[in-house]
Amino acid sequence: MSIRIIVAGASGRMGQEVVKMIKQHDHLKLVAGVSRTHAGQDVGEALGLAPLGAPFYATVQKALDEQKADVLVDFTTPHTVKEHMALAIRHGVRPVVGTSGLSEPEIQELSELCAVSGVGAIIAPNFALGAVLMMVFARQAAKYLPHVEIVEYHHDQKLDAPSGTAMKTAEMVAETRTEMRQGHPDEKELLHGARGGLTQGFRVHSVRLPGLIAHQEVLFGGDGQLLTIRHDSFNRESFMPGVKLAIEKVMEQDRLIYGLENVIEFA
Ligand SMILES: NC(=O)C1=CN([C@@H]2O[C@H](COP(=O)(O)OP(=O)(O)OC[C@H]3O[C@@H](n4cnc5c(N)ncnc54)[C@H](OP(=O)(O)O)[C@@H]3O)[C@@H](O)[C@H]2O)C=CC1
Ligand SMILES: O=C(O)C1=N[C@H](C(=O)O)C[C@H](O)C1
Repeated sequence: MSIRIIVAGASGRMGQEVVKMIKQHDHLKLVAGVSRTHAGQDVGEALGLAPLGAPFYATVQKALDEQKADVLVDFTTPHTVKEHMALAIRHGVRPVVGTSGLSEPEIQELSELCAVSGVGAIIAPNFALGAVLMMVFARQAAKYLPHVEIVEYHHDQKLDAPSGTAMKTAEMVAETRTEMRQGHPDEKELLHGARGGLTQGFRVHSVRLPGLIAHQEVLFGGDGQLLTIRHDSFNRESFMPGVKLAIEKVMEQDRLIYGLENVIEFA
């Protein structure tokens, strides 16, 4: 039996890669895409591929009403993702979400909705397996090197700052880092924003430039030493093994999982 999938944001940078990835695997089946600009067209034809026999709908609601699906993959916008997830859960369709920008209270609310409905969901701030390892290694390092700052670099079309990956990394670092005040107590910011954003007691810096895709450094400073944990995504195919894994794993879940590190076996 193949896993029936609706892709919201299938016309976007990530959504198009997801469609191509699904096409390559016999156990995955695209049943619909969601796009406001391509509604009514075949997903494959609209994306310049061979016809796929899966229509584009203008809204997630319409796609869920018209097609039987097991999984909703969402790569849309920070403004729409929460509503898309809630709609899917209420339809008994499991969300696999890469869209960034969900707040902690929103994730908590969605988690409760999953628990009440017994529907599994996966939110992964980053599907690149190397980025997941970067976050896990940063959590380990913070126990020993609590002076930390995060610098993330993305393409200049990104809507949110800091990135979902940076926020998740900060949360994971805070799990092992002893709470402490960093830097000079009398430090003065002469240019607003020069020291980045403060979260979990340390700083996050966001760079946006054309040419970049998705990159992050977690810097740990100590007396006479610096540990840098860096990950680079040089293309969007780098996220696809993680998206495929999440689609497979969400079929076994009956609750919301936040972070791919929670479904990967680390020996
Ligand atoms: N977790 C991860 O590993 C990764 C996460 N991301 C995240 O995924 C998200 C998408 O990124 P990316 O693909 O680059 O973005 P794009 O802008 O390329 O694609 C977003 C798509 O969402 C659709 N969309 C926009 N507004 C709406 C709306 N109101 N309702 C429904 N659909 C809408 C658009 O399609 P249309 O206009 O046709 O409706 C568009 O094609 C971002 O939040 C990004 O941070 C990105 C890379 C990796
Ligand atoms: O917008 C992007 O491109 C990315 N967004 C995600 C994030 O906010 O962390 C994941 C990856 O960094 C690419």
